[in-house]
Amino acid sequence: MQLLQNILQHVQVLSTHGSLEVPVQGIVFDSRQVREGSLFVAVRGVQADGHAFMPKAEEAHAAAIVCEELPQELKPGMTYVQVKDSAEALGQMASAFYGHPSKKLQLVGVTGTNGKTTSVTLLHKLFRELGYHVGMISTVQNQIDEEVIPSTHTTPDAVKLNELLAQMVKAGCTHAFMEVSSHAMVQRRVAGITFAGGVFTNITHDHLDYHGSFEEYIKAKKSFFDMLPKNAFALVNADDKRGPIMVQNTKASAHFYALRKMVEFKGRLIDNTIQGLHLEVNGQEIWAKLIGAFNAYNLLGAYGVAVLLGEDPTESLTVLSSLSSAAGRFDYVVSDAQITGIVDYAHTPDALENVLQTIQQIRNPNQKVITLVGCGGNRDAAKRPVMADIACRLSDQVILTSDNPRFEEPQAILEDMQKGVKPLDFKKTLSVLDRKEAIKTAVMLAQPNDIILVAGKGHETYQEIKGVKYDFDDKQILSEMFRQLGK
Ligand SMILES: CC(=O)N[C@H]1[C@@H](OP(=O)(O)OP(=O)(O)OC[C@H]2O[C@@H](n3ccc(=O)[nH]c3=O)[C@H](O)[C@@H]2O)O[C@H](CO)[C@@H](O)[C@@H]1O[C@H](C)C(=O)N[C@@H](C)C(=O)N[C@H](CCC(=O)O)C(=O)O
Ligand SMILES: Nc1ncnc2c1ncn2[C@@H]1O[C@H](COP(=O)(O)OP(=O)(O)OP(=O)(O)O)[C@@H](O)[C@H]1O
Ligand SMILES: N[C@H](CCC[C@H](N)C(=O)O)C(=O)O
Ligand SMILES: [Mg+2]
Repeated sequence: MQLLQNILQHVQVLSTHGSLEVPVQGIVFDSRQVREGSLFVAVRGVQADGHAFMPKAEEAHAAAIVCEELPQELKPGMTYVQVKDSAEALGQMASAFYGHPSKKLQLVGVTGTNGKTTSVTLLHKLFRELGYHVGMISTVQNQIDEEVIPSTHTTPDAVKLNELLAQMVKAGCTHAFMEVSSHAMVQRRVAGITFAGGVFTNITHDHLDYHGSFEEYIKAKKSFFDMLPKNAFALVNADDKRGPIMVQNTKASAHFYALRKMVEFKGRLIDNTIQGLHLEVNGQEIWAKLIGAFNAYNLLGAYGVAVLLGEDPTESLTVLSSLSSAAGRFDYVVSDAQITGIVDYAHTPDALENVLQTIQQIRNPNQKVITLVGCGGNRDAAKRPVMADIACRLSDQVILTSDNPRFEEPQAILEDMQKGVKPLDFKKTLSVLDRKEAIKTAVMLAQPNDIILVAGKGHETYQEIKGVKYDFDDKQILSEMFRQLGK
């Protein structure tokens, strides 16, 4: 419990009506969750405008309402606070309500199109090995040391985020590593959060449906570095064309990592095999367990963070070299017939291209590559034909299928993908709408020693169709098909 006036400290308030000394039991931004004593914040969303639900919050006996526009009639006895930006205010108030937990941790945020989950997972494992109590907030799961807290978003909403950070502080964590998505930046989910550092992995095609254009998507990522404080670090992949833009206006100190440029954290890829990566990092050679050239970037970024947080470079590198990746990232099973099945969360053109390039680099010339891929519904439709084309270009056989159709027609998504298949590739491409049938088909087509890539869903254990999440686990189904078909 906190008094309203105490949590308004950093909020840009335009007007107040009623007492600010009301006790607040909790902060909510969904009228359906208002309980007696809740503070209801009216936020404008994509589907709806929270302001329309202020009467519901009044009926449910909210303690007070924070909004950008006051209702026409103010309810007697109720407190209203008019603010400039409700989403920003929500973040500031959530931080104050939970005692500013981000200030009590060394909190590092990772942003970029691909590599966020892998990076925070590596950092969490590294700092655990170095002996700290560590928190993690990621797409796959949130963690406090080894305790797993299920995750619903890549970056949780402001209230959930501060609640999680407060739990970490309470558990004695000194460090926390979190993913910062572009949606979170636009929706101000991290407003009021104090970061010790920020990392930029890369930016390529994704989420154009939400941001409208690539320029707007870049701006959303850059806004994270614009909000970092002066004493924080901004660690940027200098090989990405947009790396320098990210730190153009930051107050934080800029640092760079790269494989192709001479920078502070400099890596060199010596070899890339199914056993892992042979790398040189700032003059030291390591054999890392992670597979795929793109993981050289994730390792370098994690190394840079460790050094910038004051850890010993050699010890950090040694630990990093022993770490495995996050669930569903180049996760592979080898069947009895020596067919290699790879499950990977590649759901963007760049990720798919990188994973397939890696497979091309590590395979023997006699191993055929069969790629199974689908695209999510109610997400960027422009990437669909591009991903189908990449799959065809880098595979011997392609099976186009469904991912999470959400509220779209699976057949329509498939047809968007088919538009990317060039006439010369028609004969190597099959379309099997049912994802389980598609996996079965891939296994039936595979000969001993072949490679099957099942892309797009990685760690996900469900398939989301019309608002219902049905059990679905690519890796489990793949193993089941190997057994069922005697492969
Ligand atoms: C597009 C998007 O990001 N939507 C997020 C957004 O919902 P919204 O803007 O649609 O909300 P809305 O339905 O318009 O409602 C507006 C306001 O009215 C309120 N409301 C609504 C109904 C009601 O009866 N009463 C009420 O008070 C809502 O609580 C909300 O505050 O705010 C919600 C609360 O924080 C999020 O749960 C929701 O995430 C949806 C479920 C989602 O799928 N988001 C994805 C795209 C996302 O955020 N992904 C990124 C990762 C991307 C990546 O890394 O590749 C992530 O960080 O997870
Ligand atoms: N540094 C990287 N550069 C390019 N591709 C990568 C990189 N790291 C991972 N990938 C590819 O992208 C996929 C997603 O990786 P990861 O889950 O780490 O990214 P993410 O940024 O967390 O994604 P999301 O935005 O969906 O949460 C991986 O399965 C792999 O195919
Ligand atoms: N964080 C990503 C996940 C995409 C995963 C893919 N399986 C899909 O459903 O499109 C998003 O929300 O766009
Ligand atoms: Mg992620």
